[in-house]
Amino acid sequence: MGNGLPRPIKLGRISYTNAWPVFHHFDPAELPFQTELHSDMPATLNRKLRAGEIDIAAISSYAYGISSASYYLLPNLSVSSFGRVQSILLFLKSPLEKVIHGKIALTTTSATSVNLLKIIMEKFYGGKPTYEDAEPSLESMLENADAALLIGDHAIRASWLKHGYRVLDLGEVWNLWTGQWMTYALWAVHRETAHRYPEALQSIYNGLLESKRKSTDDLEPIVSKALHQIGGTSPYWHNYFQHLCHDFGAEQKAGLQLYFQYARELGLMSDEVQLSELPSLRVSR
Ligand SMILES: C=C(O[C@@H]1C=C(C(=O)O)C=C[C@H]1O)C(=O)O
Repeated sequence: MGNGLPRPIKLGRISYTNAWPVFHHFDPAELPFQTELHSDMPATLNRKLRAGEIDIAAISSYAYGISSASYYLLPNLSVSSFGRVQSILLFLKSPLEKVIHGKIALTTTSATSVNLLKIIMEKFYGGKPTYEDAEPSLESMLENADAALLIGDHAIRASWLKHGYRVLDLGEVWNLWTGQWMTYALWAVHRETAHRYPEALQSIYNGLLESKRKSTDDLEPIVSKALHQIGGTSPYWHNYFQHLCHDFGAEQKAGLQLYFQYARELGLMSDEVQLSELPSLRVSR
């Protein structure tokens, strides 16, 4: 095995475009330690990290929050927005007044956004809808629900359809009600892996930060990949990536702690969350 590791480090990559800036220029083959990439939807990565099937991953910030004692965060990495995010969307078939007491279909790919939606519906709008998990397909979700929540590229593709539904952007609603940032995803590593393989983690971390830096300096490579793989227009993707933030500083942490507080108040999670960053890491930004 490469450079003395008894086994490869397994790294989970969110397959949605929102995480591309941190992964696009990251090539495991260039690392001195053997690293396997596992691409999946956020909810699957949440489960695999929880089960120890992978060591480190970009996961839903909600999934981090309910298991934070087992994980460390990789500093200054997240998927966040201040206001509109454009890929966490509630499509309304019925008027909002009916939706807040009606039935909402929830994509099975998410954890942060389904709980963000509950905060918005129950805490901000004073509603009490029922929720039903569903595969992420707009038309089938709306066959027997008043509204449908989609995230990531499923939401982006659906937003391009001539569907005629009113659409709420949950990043925008959160920001209007709280004035805060919202953080949807974080990079987490099992504490045990971090203690056992510090050098390997340092090199993975450096690679992820380097990818983020390259993407921030020049959006063109990820914009043209998105055009090829998903469609849309170059201005659309420039605008999309420019509105996402992949840092995790004091402002993003404050927004996320407020989200965790509201989630606790609604009984969606039980414990306070310590945002514990990997202690041994040398952070070069
Ligand atoms: C911005 C997004 O952030 C995401 C939302 C997640 C969630 O709701 O659990 C998890 C990871 C991110 O992919 C998005 O999906 O559009």
